[in-house]
Amino acid sequence: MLLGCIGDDFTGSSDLANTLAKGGMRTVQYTGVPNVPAAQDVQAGVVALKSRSIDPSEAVTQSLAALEWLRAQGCEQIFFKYCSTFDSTPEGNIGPVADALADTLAAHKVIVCPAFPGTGRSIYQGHLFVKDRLLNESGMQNHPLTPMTDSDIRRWLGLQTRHTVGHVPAQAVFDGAARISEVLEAEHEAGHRHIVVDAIHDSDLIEIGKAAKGLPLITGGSGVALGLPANFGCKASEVPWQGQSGKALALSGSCSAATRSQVALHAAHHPSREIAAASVIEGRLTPQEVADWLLDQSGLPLAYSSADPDAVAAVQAQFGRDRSSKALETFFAEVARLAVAGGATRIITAGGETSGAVVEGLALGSLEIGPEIDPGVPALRAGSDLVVALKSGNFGAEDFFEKAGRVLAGTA
Ligand SMILES: Nc1ncnc2c1ncn2[C@@H]1O[C@H](COP(=O)(O)OP(=O)(O)OP(=O)(O)O)[C@@H](O)[C@H]1O
Ligand SMILES: O=C(O)[C@@H](O)C(=O)CO
Repeated sequence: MLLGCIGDDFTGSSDLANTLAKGGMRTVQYTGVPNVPAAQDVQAGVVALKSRSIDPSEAVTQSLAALEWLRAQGCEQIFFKYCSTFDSTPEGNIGPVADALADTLAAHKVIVCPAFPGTGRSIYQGHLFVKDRLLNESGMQNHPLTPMTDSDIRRWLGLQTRHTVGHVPAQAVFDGAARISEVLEAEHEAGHRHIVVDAIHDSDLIEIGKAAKGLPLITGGSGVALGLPANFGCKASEVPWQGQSGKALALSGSCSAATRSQVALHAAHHPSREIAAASVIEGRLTPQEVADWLLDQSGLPLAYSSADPDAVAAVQAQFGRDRSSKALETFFAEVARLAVAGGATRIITAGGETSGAVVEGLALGSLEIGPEIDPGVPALRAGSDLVVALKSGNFGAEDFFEKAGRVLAGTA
């Protein structure tokens, strides 16, 4: 293995794996830290953790375990993947995990670059934008778990790390890899360990990638991985994919605006069933009932609990946030398990936490990376007759579900 990656959630890990596979690296995503060695031909391994919103010390422990396994596979460079909207609180988890990885790897000049221009995330003057809005005015300031109330990534990371945070400004990035390396070195000499690097275009990320050659640790969104495959002699290529026939279904527990419009469009043309959160939490609806319904439908049926912010707030006020989230995640995981046991072969999930629960519920060990469905979302092969797509809440075009069904089937 050449490049070892640690992702702080499951959909984000598949986003990174997608970028590396498109760049020509033979890439595998692992669910948690494997207890067996990787296959010899894997060039990039992504260990997917569910560590974004857990206790920081537990996130550090899990990330160090992933690091140990990746180093045992011979990795030459480590990539720590977090969200392109830098989802974290002032207490962590990005800073504590980056500190621990940097210490273990004796890494300095640690690049911090959440930019992902393909989905509208850019960094300018150290500030993160989502399309034309500063991060803290983009809606992310209201995120239920990690409200992002400051778009200055230097300042936000500064609250989380033991080290000072440097900066490579856009002007240096526009001048190319040699200049980026010079500024990284100058920031290192000035005593900064983590260094936020501006990036607006994919071409900036390619130059940052070149400047990252040989650095032990890189951190960021999937965008900054665009330039890495070339450092290992890999060339962009079509990702091989054997489509999967058979029963397809979609499950959505994501309540993001993007997912809600995808759900609305899909529901207008396909069998769709809304799952009322209260009936799940109070045990009035069973996973078996929903799995049976999904298996009985033709085409690409969808079961969703996706609801608007007011409805979610009302459920959380009545039952508590953790209880409602946990109940719905467990429910979707069990629906997926029963549906696969009943013959489903193509599963599409929406929402990071929801997808993580489903992947764990299905006990999927390693996932082979297939072609991209929409930016940041690849098709994944989970077994000889099971393929999945895990969509981050904010990702995907309006017709995502239909498109995912086609790509998974190999008929796109
Ligand atoms: N109707 C609902 N009422 C209350 N909570 C809900 C409802 N539907 C889903 N949830 C919970 O909201 C959370 C949604 O998080 P999830 O990570 O799955 O989606 P997301 O936040 O849109 O995606 P991402 O993390 O990729 O941005 C889950 O814990 C889910 O169980
Ligand atoms: O970087 C992103 O935005 C995604 O890969 C992700 O991590 C969303 O949860």
